[in-house]
Parts: sequence; C-alpha cells; structure tokens
Amino acid sequence: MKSILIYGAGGHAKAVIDVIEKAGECRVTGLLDRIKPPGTNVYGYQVLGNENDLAVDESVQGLIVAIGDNWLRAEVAMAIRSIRPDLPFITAIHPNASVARGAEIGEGSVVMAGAVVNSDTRIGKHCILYTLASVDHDSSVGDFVSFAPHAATGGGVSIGAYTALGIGAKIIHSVSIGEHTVVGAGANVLSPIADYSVAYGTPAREIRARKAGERYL
Ligand SMILES: CC(=O)SCCNC(=O)CCNC(=O)[C@H](O)C(C)(C)COP(=O)(O)OP(=O)(O)OC[C@H]1O[C@@H](n2cnc3c(N)ncnc32)[C@H](O)[C@@H]1OP(=O)(O)O
Repeated sequence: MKSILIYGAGGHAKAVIDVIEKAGECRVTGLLDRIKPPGTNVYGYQVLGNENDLAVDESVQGLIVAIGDNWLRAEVAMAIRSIRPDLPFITAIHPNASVARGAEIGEGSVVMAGAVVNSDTRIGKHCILYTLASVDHDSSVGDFVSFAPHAATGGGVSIGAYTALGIGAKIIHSVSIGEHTVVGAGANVLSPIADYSVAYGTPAREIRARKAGERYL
C-alpha cells in the first residue's frame, strides 16, 4: 500500500481523508499545511510540516492537495511540483462513486461518495467532484475545476479550467462554461457562460466579471 501525504488540514482535507480511507489503496502518513503548526491533530492525523519538508522526505510515495479553493489548490500543486517533480499526485475515488467505461480522471482529482462520471467524460487534473456531483457522458472538465455537492451536467458539456460550480447548480446538455468562472448555488444554466464571470439564477445570467483567484467560498 502506498504511503501518502495530504496537503491541507481543514474541513475539505477531512472529506478527502474519508475518501482515501474508504478506497483503501493508500495509507495516509500525515498532513502538510502552511497554517496549522506541526503536531496539530486533524481527524486522527498529525500535521508534519509544510511543502518545504517534502524536499527531504524520501519515504513519501504520493500526495494529494486537499484545499477546496480552486486557485489556492493550483498554487500549492504547482509549488509542490517544483519542489518534488518526481512525486506522483494520487487520484482519490470513493468506492460508492461511479466512473463509467471510457471516462478519465486526471491526477490529483478527488471523486466523493455518490458522484457519477459517465461514459467517455474527461475530468482534468486536481478537480473535486463533491458528494453526489454528476458529469454526464462525453463531457470535458478542465484542470482545477470543482463541482459542489449535487452540481450536475447533461451530456456533452464543457467546463473551463479553474471554474467552480456551486451546490446544486445544473448545466443542460451541450453547453459550455468558460474558465475561471463561478456558477452560483442552485443555478440552472441553459446557455453558454463566458470566461471570468459569476453567473447564477434560473435561467442563469452572467451577473458580473471576476478575476483569476478571486475568493468565492
Ligand atoms: C462541501 C462544500 O461546502 S462545497 C461549497 C458549497 N458552496 C457553494 O456552492 C457556494 C456557491 N456560492 C454562491 O452561490 C455565492 O452566492 C456566489 C459565489 C455566487 C456569490 O456571488 P456574489 O456576486 O459575491 O454575490 P453576493 O453574495 O454579493 O450577493 C449578491 C446578491 O446576489 C444574491 N445571490 C448570491 N448568490 C446567489 C445564487 N446562487 N442564486 C441566487 N441569488 C444569489 C444574493 O442573495 C444577493 O442578493 P441581494 O443583493 O438581493 O441581497
């Protein structure tokens, strides 16, 4: 069984730990974090240090970045990649998730309980599909994207990198959502949404522009 570290020590990290424990393919040896000091206990695991400690840790065989914010997760993943280019990012898939034949899940991504990735859909790197999220057939999801619980798409949908779909957001078939966009909770998206925007409502409308990295959680 692979010995892995989890980067992050907040609520999202706890949810990721549960997925990894249930999947049973990796053993979590500890957590890394920039905020909580070494020795802090989180969900039964100790914070061991931060990303700089990876440079000297030869026992670790993999890592997953468990930070909910898409932009921060990307920053940390890139920092880790430059410190340890050899270290694989693991993919965590809950045993009660469903990943169809022909679907691909990128490295560092997490698929939580009840989530569905349907036939021939591609999920990018370091994405999060929270509880009961659903991405239907022939869809394409960029890197660092998140689906909050119950967010769902029809078939043939395209979601740009760094975009966040809020809780319960629904995207009808064949629609494209741009990159760095936030689709608000409960939105019903019936037509394309541009890059760098915040959209919500029924039907969803682009309410305002947003910048890369702007907080949304
Ligand atoms: C496991 C997890 O926890 S995963 C995370 C789950 N969390 C989510 O899904 C959160 C998703 N976030 C949202 O929907 C947020 O409301 C955002 C990002 C869309 C907020 O966008 P902002 O432009 O900053 O909206 P702001 O909070 O300033 O509200 C502006 C107005 O829009 C309304 N509004 C905000 N979000 C929504 C929404 N999703 N649908 C309808 N109206 C909304 C507000 O009520 C407010 O109305 P008012 O002016 O009449 O008071």
